[in-house]
Amino acid sequence: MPELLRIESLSAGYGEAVVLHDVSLALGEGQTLALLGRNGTGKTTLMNTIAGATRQHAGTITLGGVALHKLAPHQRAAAGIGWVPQERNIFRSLTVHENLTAVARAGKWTPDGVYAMFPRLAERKTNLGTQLSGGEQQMLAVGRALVVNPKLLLLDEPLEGLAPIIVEELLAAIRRITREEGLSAIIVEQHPQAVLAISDEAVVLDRGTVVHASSAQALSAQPEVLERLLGVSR
Ligand SMILES: Nc1ncnc2c1ncn2[C@@H]1O[C@H](COP(=O)(O)OP(=O)(O)OP(=O)(O)O)[C@@H](O)[C@H]1O
Repeated sequence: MPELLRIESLSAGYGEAVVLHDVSLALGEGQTLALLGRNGTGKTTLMNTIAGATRQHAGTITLGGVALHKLAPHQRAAAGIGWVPQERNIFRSLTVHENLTAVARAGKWTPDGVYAMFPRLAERKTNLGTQLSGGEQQMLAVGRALVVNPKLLLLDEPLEGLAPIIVEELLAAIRRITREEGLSAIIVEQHPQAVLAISDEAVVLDRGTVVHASSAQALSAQPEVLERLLGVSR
C-alpha cells in the first residue's frame, strides 16, 4: 500500500524544552496507528507536532509527499491533517450545524454524512456547543475534523472521560471511519486494548522516544510487553 505519513528523526517540544527525541515512524494509506504510552511520555506532543502546534527542533514530517514540517498549522490542515485535540476544540457559541458548516470543505465527508455517523448530533443540530454533553462534544469534534476531508485523522484520547455507553458508540464510529471508510488515523489512548483492536500498527512512546513499534495484533498478543511499557496486562 502507498505510504501516507513518514516521520524521520523528529525532535520537538515547547520553547527550549525538548520532549520528543529522534522519533521516526511511517503509516500507509488507509492504515490506523495506535499511539500508546504512559502519562507524560509525549503522545500529545507528537500529535501537536504533526499538527504544527509545538516547536520542532529537528527532523522531517512528510504527508503524501508534502513536507509538512515546513508549513504553518492552517496550511497543514489544508494539506490534509484533521486534528481532534484532547481539549475538543468546538465553537461553543455556535450550533452543532454551524460548527460543521463553518469548516466544511468539498469532499466525501459532508455534514449529512456526519449526522448519519452520529445520529445524536442530528438530533442536536440546532443546539449550541455549550448545551452538549461531553460525549456529544467529542462526536462534534470528530465530525468537524471529518468535514474538512482530511487525509489523516489525529484523535487525541477521544474516549477520555466518557461514559461507557458513549465510549462504545464512539469506538464503533471510529472503527467505521477507519476500517470501512478507509480514512487513515493516529489514535492516542492510555487504555490500549480497545484501540489496538481497531488499529493496524502500534507505537509506544516512553520519555519522548519510540520504545516499541509493531503491528497492533503483535502488540496485543504480548501481555508482558503491555505490562512493562504501559502497566496493563491486557
Ligand atoms: N505546553 C507545554 N509546555 C511545556 N511542557 C509541556 C507542555 N505540554 C506538555 N509538556 C511536557 O511534555 C511532556 C510530555 O507531555 P505530553 O502531554 O505530550 O504527554 P502524553 O503522553 O500525551 O501524556 P498524557 O497521557 O498525560 O496526556 C511532559 O513532561 C509534559 O510536562
